[in-house]
Amino acid sequence: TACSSKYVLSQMHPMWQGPLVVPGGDHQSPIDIAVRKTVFDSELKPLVTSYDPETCQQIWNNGYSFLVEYDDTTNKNTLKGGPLRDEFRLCQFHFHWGETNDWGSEHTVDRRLFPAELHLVHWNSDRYSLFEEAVMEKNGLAVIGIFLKVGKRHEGLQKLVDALPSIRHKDSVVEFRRFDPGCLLPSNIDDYWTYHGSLTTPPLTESVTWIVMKQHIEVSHDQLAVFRSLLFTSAEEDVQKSMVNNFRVQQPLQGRTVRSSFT
Ligand SMILES: NS(=O)(=O)c1c(F)c(F)c(S(=O)(=O)CCO)c(N[C@H]2CCc3ccccc32)c1F
Ligand SMILES: [Zn+2]
Repeated sequence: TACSSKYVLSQMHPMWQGPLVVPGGDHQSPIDIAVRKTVFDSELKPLVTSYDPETCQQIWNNGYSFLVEYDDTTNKNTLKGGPLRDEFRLCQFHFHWGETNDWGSEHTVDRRLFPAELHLVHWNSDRYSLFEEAVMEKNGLAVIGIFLKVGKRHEGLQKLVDALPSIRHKDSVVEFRRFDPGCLLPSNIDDYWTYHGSLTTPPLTESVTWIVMKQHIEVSHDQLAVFRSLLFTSAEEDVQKSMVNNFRVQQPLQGRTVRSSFT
């Protein structure tokens, strides 16, 4: 699919903290969301998502995270509304997590870390014809961020957790069908924070409208433990490294304002 990011992976840093500050980049992600400094914007509309499970294609370990990729050659998985003027198309979703439940998210809320964070990556299909084009443009991407907390088992996530042992090593891919990403959204998607920032992995381009949900989703301790059974390394490498702590450190806000859709 257009959004399979093989070519991008070659730029990936094994340690993944990536460059701390991108040359000329002062609107980087992730950030800490200081709730008291957010500004309520009554113009922000509710988010409108429409996802088609039939367009789910594969799940793979790209040596940084595991991602579920969707066919984004047609307008079947759309995101609009919220802070967005255009219609965006889902290309993939992936997660970030820690080695323990004490940390793992990329964004923080009043410096509070969550054990993991889900990102649904969309590109502006009104203005561009390929993900690769949109990645380089200021209004090219929209990523929904959802915090994960450890609690009750997430029934919808289990189908994905059951597929992880088959992609333990870097560059392993398996077919993954009929997964509805909508089942991973929290019940309330009207309350969110939004700001302009960047990808948190190479190419770190400042092309992302971030939409971070206020409401988290819950997954069980055992489900999250399976994430940690993945490996950064490929089957051929003699030293296997657990895929954990695959998050970027918070970046300076640099005068940006984080808007909230709720008071
Ligand atoms: N936190 S994040 O939302 O910024 C983010 C990631 F954290 C992440 F890991 C990936 S990736 O595809 O697994 C690795 C590519 O760099 C992407 N993938 C994007 C970035 C570049 C690219 C190119 C083609 C398809 C998808 C992506 C990503 F947008
Ligand atoms: Zn991410």
